Amino acid sequence: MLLGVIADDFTGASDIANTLAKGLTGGDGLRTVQYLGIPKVEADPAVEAGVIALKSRSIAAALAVEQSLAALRWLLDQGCRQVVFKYCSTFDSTPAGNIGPVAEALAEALGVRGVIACPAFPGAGRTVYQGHLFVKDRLLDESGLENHPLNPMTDADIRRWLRLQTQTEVGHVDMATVQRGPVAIEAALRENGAKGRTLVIVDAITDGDLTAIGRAAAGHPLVTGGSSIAIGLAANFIESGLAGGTGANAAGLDGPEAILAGSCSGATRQQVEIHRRDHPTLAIDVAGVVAGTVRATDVASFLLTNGGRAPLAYSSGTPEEVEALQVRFGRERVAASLDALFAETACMLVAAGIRRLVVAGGETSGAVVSALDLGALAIGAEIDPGVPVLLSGGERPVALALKSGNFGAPDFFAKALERLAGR
Ligand SMILES: Nc1ncnc2c1ncn2[C@@H]1O[C@H](COP(=O)(O)OP(=O)(O)OP(=O)(O)O)[C@@H](O)[C@H]1O
Ligand SMILES: O=C(O)[C@@H](O)C(=O)CO
Repeated sequence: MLLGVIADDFTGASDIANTLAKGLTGGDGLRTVQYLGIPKVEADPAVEAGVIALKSRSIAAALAVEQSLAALRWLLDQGCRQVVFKYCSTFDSTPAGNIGPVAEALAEALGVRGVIACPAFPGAGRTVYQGHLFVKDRLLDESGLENHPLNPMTDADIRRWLRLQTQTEVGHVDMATVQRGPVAIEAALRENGAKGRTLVIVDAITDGDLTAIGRAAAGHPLVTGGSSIAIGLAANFIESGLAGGTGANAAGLDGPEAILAGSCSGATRQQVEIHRRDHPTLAIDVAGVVAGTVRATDVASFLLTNGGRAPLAYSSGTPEEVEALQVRFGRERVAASLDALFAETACMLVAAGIRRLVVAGGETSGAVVSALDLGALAIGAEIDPGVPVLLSGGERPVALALKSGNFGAPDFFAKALERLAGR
């Protein structure tokens, strides 16, 4: 294994696995596998890039650090020369963590400073300019992300936001420097490192900027960012002759299907609305879930009864609905109840023969996929930017799409089921 990724959630992991498998042109990436948690065994020697999906975005910072360092040790044991810490392209975190503490701990373990921190993902409309993060034409804190149920993002100046989480000062490489190319970027990173700054926010607006940043990162043991920070990394290994460049190769899989949505993002709510028009849908009564009157069997039986018609069960609510439930029951309790419900439902579905499963939301996907215990996932075709087809191994393989909350076109759910079937 040449390149290892530590991703702080499951959808984010498949997002960057997709980037690494695609490479620069779509068909010249690394042979990539996504692991659900830290594997207990050694990697298949044919794997060039291994992506470890943790569920560490919204847990206590100390625990996120511990898990990330354990993931780092496993990746280094597999021979990785470069490690990427993947976090959300909307920099999802609270002032109490976890991006800063995890990135600083990884940097210390690898003995590096002046480490790239760049969440930009231009393909999904996330860009960084003058240290500020934009979602399409809005600053982060006016983009809807200020209402996120777990990580409300209330400051678009990610240098300032990150500094709340770090021990050392946060540096910045501005757009003018990025546009001068890899040599200038690398020099600016070194200068920041020499000043004692562990993490350096790097501006990026286009895939071209990210390719240049990726070139500058060749030889850096640690890189941090959103999935697009990996755009140029596969090419570095392929051009140096270390990697073969085989790219995404998992085929689709037909069979019974279901869709689960726990994300409350604007994009997911729109996708739910579109799907509701001509497919069977179940709006999960979240208060009932917390109170224990709505159970996984109710959700699973709805989905199984409606098999063959792309059925969807969702908890997705408006910011007002989310807030009301959180005030009534407490944020953690709502999240834990829903995680448990989705996890149990997914296990029932797969046991009953579901072979194509679409899940919306990072936390929700983490809960589902951890419960399913699927082992390593191969990477297939891209459904929409940042969301590939994933295929588990074993005797009864499952094809999955794990959609980050804000990703995907309005017709994502129906399209994803088609792509999972290889159509
Ligand atoms: N109706 C609801 N009311 C309150 N909380 C909810 C409701 N539905 C879902 N949630 C909670 O909202 C959170 C959604 O997080 P999740 O990561 O799944 O989606 P997301 O944040 O949109 O996706 P991503 O992390 O990929 O951007 C979960 O913790 C879930 O339990
Ligand atoms: O970077 C993103 O936006 C996604 O991969 C993600 O991490 C959302 O959970």
